[in-house]
Amino acid sequence: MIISATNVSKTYGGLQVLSAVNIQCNAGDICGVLGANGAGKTTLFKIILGLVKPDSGLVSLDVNHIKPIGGIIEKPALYEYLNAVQNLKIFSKMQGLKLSYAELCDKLQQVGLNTDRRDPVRNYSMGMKQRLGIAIALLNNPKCLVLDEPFSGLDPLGISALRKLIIDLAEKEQLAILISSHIIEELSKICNSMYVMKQGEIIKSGLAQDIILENTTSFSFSAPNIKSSKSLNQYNVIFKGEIAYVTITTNQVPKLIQELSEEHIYITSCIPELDMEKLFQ
Ligand SMILES: Nc1ncnc2c1ncn2[C@@H]1O[C@H](COP(=O)(O)OP(=O)(O)OP(=O)(O)O)[C@@H](O)[C@H]1O
Repeated sequence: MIISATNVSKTYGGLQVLSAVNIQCNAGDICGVLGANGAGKTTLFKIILGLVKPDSGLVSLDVNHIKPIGGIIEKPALYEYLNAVQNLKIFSKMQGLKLSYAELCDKLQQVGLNTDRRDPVRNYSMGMKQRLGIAIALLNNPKCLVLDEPFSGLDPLGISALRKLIIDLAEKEQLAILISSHIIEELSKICNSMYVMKQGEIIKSGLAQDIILENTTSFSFSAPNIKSSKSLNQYNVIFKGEIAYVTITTNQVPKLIQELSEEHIYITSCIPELDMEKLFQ
């Protein structure tokens, strides 16, 4: 296990922000930490990055590397009046690195940023700033990456581009990546494993897919003639155009699909609808 936090607890002025939190993330894994505002995600990530000291518990980064971990907390801290290469240069100097211009451009390329752009980063979109933040976090090639709410403020295209970059970093560079979010859809599309946090405690953990399926109490089924179904009458169902929202558990799905197909209703998509109340129970 590369990143391992064991029994980490933290209080701020009498407020218990983290209670005996255990989290692990391996090389090549993307682990999501899901929690509502104030659940303690940022505090946990600050502790893992060594920016805040826990009251008790242990964080270990099992990697023999000059810079084991890099990360972004809340949003990337950039010198807004400097351009991207100048930002990378300053941050690399702070880390005692002497990177050539070509090496700095390589870092920009790695995160999909244009190497020719020379205007200040204050002109950059939020997505470009996130990418530059990741390039800075990747200086000195860490083995672990911690990204706190990396998708916040991005449009759907920006989210999908950043998602691809993060997946590439895990798969090609074999980084252990921890990501926080309060939006499950963001995490479910990218994470192998997931931790659900509530009021400073991990209340659920496991494979992302299992957590989603275990906390799904309805599915949406699409088919052109779905409204004509008789078998759907036995369920609690709401129709919207060619979609039927059916209250059903995951293990009832194959039977329903079979029944629909016997009625010559052929499903074109079947999407789990998460029950957020159940997830955070
Ligand atoms: N430096 C601090 N001093 C006092 N309280 C703090 C401090 N940092 C965080 N807290 C409190 O700890 C709790 C958890 O905050 P944290 O930022 O870790 O949550 P979060 O899950 O990241 O929330 P969000 O999704 O809103 O960013 C909150 O009640 C917050 O007010």
